[in-house]
Amino acid sequence: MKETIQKRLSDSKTARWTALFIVSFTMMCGYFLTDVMSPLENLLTTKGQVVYFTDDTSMPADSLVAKVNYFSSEEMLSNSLLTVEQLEEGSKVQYYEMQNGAQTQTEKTISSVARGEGWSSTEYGFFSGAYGLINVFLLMLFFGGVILDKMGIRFTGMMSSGLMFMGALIKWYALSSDFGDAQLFGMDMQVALASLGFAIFGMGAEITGITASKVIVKWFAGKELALAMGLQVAMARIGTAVALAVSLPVARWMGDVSYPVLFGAILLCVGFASYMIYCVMDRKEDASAAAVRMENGETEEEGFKLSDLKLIFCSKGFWLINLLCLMFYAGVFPFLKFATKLMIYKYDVPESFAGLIPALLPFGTILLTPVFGSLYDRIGRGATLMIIGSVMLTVVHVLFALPVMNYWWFAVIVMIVLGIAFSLVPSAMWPSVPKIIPMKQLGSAYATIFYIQNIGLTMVPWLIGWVIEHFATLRNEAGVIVGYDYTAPMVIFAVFGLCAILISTLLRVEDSKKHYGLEEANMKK
Ligand SMILES: NCCCC[C@H](N)C(=O)NCC(=O)O
Repeated sequence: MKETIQKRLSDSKTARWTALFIVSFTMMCGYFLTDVMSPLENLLTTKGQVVYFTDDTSMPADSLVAKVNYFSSEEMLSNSLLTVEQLEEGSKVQYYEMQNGAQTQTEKTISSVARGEGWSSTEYGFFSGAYGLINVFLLMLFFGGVILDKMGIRFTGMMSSGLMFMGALIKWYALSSDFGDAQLFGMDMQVALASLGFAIFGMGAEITGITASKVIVKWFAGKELALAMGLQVAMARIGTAVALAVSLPVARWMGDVSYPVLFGAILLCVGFASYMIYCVMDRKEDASAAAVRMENGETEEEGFKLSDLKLIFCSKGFWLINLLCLMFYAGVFPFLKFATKLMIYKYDVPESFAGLIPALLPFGTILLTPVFGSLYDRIGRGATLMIIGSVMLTVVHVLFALPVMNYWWFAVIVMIVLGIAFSLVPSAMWPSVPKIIPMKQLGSAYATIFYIQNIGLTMVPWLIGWVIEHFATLRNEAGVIVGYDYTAPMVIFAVFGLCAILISTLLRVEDSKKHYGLEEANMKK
């Protein structure tokens, strides 16, 4: 038997883990920018200045000034201590309030003041969903997959990470500018431009996502594939977690919502540069693979043909993965966009800490996704893991929908359970795709899955933003918003979970018929 002396670069552990780290870093920068606006929903949907106090409460500047001026004009407060000009860090504020028919005096110290943008919930929902706009309506994700299979990993990755950077810059420009009453596409200019930037960014982020998946399969097939995919997702979640945790403090500190986005754009520039380094490794891997093939007298695998797409589209297992991905992710990523405000209004968490509870979700997944990935590599049970994760997702949303247990610690526990669900399904679902679809159509396969998923990532925030504005917003007789009732939006999220349970069960049945090997270990002994 002929012995192979030549080795592929990917046979070196150091090389393949380095390649994984670089590509995952670029992805992580993208995930940071994706969720950097989520904790700012309350600020974006408040008009004018928002005043934050040292006791972690906040108030729109208008209502604060009204409180002070009202009582001072009634001469109940002889010398009002606040004027509009004094809304600055360190200022002391005193005002009287009527509580249960009694007058109470309140004294607070301002910790920071930030500019709210006065968007409506519907506008915020539209902006959040704009991420998938170009992907879905211009079919760019689908074409992105074809570009990936035709043009290769290096070209596509450079193009997509460049698009992410460009989109982030447009978004930053929109948020840092004051367009007055100007309109674009029949919308407020700032909302429209920020959404356009987010849509361009989203196109880049999703194409980078499919490219990263193909990179991992290229370097890790037959090795630690699920662990590698789990680690890539874990690094991406670091980006999400940091975005959720630091975005509001940065915006408050700098006094403007655009600064966290600027920080994200700088990160993306570094991500773009690191992908260039990966391209050098990718070239070497291709050269070593060609040398191995030559030594073994093998010919290069036939390239991708458009007609190959038929094979993908005729697979029932593939469609089930698509639908599962749509439903499961519709219950998670869009939920994160609204979760910070949910914490403020349902669980009475001070705004300064409210982003930290949703941030627990990606933080939990950082550890658990590689753990479950490695479990799948070694013992299999992929389809079962997906069913368990879907059941947990549904239970979580039902618990959030219940009008009882409105305590912050309860929200923390439920969020941790969601974190476990959000580790189980991705760690089993993404490495299952190469068991159903061959390598040369993998770019198109991941692109199709991401495409269908993006329909949910786009439309669900639109739907939820609209539902919040029309069915969840509580107003007083004067029409002023006094709170939110999150039952209706959370029931919608629970329905996505129910669909995910049904689909993952069907996938398991299909696997037992077609023997995809979803319940088998990935690592070859
Ligand atoms: N908030 C980022 C959305 C990324 C969606 C992407 N298509 C995806 O599904 N990535 C895998 C994951 O589990 O994050």
